[in-house]
Amino acid sequence: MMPAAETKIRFIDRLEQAVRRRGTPALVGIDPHLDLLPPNILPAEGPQRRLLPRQRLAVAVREFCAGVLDVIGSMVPIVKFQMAFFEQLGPEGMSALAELVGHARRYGLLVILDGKRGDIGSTAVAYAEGMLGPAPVSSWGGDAVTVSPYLGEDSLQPFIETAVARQGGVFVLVKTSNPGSGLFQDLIAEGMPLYRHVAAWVEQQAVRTKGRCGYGDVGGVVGATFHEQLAELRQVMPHTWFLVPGYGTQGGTARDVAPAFDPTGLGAIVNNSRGILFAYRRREFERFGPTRWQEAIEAATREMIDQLRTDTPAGRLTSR
Ligand SMILES: O=c1ccn([C@@H]2O[C@H](COP(=O)(O)O)[C@@H](O)[C@H]2O)c(=O)[nH]1
Repeated sequence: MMPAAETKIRFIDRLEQAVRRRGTPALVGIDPHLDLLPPNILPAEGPQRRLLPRQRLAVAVREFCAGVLDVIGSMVPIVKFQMAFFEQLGPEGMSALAELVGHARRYGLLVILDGKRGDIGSTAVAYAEGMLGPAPVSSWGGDAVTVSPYLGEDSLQPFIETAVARQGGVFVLVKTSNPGSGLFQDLIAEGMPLYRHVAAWVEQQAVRTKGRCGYGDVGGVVGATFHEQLAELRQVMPHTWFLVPGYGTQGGTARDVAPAFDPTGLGAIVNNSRGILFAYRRREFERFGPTRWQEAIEAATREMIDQLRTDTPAGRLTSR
């Protein structure tokens, strides 16, 4: 008997469906800052924590992140693991990351691996193999990755080819949220800021990898902290889904990110890492105290979902 044909749904269509299903574009960033972990997860204080054995730190990170996923697993469509926080813990950290990706999947969450890779093409192939889905070598099994465009087209194509072949996605840095992003990204070349050149290339790739929802598997990272550029880029990148970091701790608000969406409320996912994971440290949620950090996470996630619903076109996702 012939095996049943496997249904392959592109990353971007899976993302669009997940956002609709959960009714929100909120994305929780899994950034386990050692210094900010609650005291019942890691008792030592401040810099002393870094003197603890790596194994102990990795156990704490794993326990904390699993606890985060248990709270937000059914509230949002997607999470983003910041790989740096796991890589800093060496092999123990990487093994925690692998387990946590599996944990996220059990909640039906899509997973972005935020590693901001960028290297010559032959090395990019190895990065892409490792980060995106099943491979003959060890694989992290992410649904999408972040990449830097600085090395040019041949450094990006391996990610795009691997992603498309494996129903994955690629988010290219276009205009980043950090205060210093203008130093290179805003430089004028041929009459246009550099980020607009990157935007034009990313939009072409989005068109080339377009799914049924009208957006492409190739997306762009655009910071919430530069809302004028966000609005400008939405206009010139109509097929590009945006990953928008900089919400919350970096100062971006729901009003700032509103221009990232199309009129139906699609086209962007908005990341919040510290503002959610360490909500127990925020004045608004101090009533929970350090031990009830999971309740603080739930309240902060609910707050973000509500703010996006009220102040952005994402409110239309639930009124269908
Ligand atoms: O332009 C960029 C690109 C990536 N990031 C990443 O997003 C999170 C933001 O964390 P917060 O705690 O919500 O500030 C973090 O992983 C960054 O590496 C970004 O901030 N800006």
